[in-house]
Amino acid sequence: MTAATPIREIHVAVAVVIRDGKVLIARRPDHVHQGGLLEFPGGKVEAGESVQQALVRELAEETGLTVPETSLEPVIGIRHNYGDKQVFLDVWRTAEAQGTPEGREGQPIEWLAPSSLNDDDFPAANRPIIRALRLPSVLAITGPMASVEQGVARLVAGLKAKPQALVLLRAPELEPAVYRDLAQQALPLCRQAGAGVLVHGAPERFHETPGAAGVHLPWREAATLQTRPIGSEAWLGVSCHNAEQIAHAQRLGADYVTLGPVQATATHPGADAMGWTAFQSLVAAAAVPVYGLGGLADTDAGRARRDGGQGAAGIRFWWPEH
Ligand SMILES: Nc1nc2c([nH]c(=O)n2[C@H]2C[C@H](O)[C@@H](COP(=O)(O)OP(=O)(O)OP(=O)(O)O)O2)c(=O)[nH]1
Repeated sequence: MTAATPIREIHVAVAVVIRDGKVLIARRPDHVHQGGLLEFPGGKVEAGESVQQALVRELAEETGLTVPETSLEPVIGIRHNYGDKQVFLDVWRTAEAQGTPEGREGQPIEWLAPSSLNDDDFPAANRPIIRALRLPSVLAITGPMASVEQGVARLVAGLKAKPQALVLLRAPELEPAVYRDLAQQALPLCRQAGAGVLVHGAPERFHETPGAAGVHLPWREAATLQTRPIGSEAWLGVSCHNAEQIAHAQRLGADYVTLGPVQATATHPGADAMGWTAFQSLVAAAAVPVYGLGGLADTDAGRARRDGGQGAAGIRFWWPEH
């Protein structure tokens, strides 16, 4: 018997075309790999072609859209083994496609809101892409608070000065019962300000906070779990610091991870910063949206995205200290 030949990885250029807040979706023909499922337009990168050239070509061939190469921004890269095929989905977004799209290969196409995309309608490898499109590029984390009252006041002032889409309500200094009180007060205030709330700590914090958008597990909590502790309708985030932890978070079915410290931080002065180069290579190996964390401002979200990440997470850029 001969040893099994390793399957060659196929480099696939995947285009997220955005217009008026909606994204262009096609249906794969029944007879092809992963046939009958929905997909983002795209196809294999040909020999001698850059991924950007492949995206421009595939969009023209499949939809008739014209896309300036310079408008393409990286979203996420995903390695996935389908068993019969190993793919690297190299996902890029553009909001500058010109023309009216048509299914040039006979495939139905339509514009859909990212919030309406269902995992089960797409090939399995697409799950992190859908997460990446729904998650914001900035994850705002709450900072120090001496009491619930002070925490709520800082939250309201912080959101007023800098509106946020998603707030991670982190207050490890509070006892669980006090934290529950904070979460119950924070939830309606954040909703009013247009922000979703992720509770922080053990999965029980999520179960006792109806209306929370999800839960963020510190690494020490995630390390004790073998399966996803909450349903798929809420966000599951995990704090990670290296490749092994990211792999574990992926096995748990995390929707995103934070990775850091990217830079030296005042809150964790003893921790060694990994720097952007290590951040980039850890992100390249991850199949989950990754926020950079540690010494970053919201203005670092662009840098993190260029390195393949989801964006930047942090405290100091928005949390009022006084
Ligand atoms: N285009 C696209 N392909 C995807 C997505 N998700 C996903 O797993 N894939 C997989 C399915 C296929 O194995 C591979 C893309 O190959 P393809 O068959 O569409 O590529 P192509 O257009 O160059 O095909 P062909 O000319 O060789 O027939 O990537 C997605 O969202 N869009």
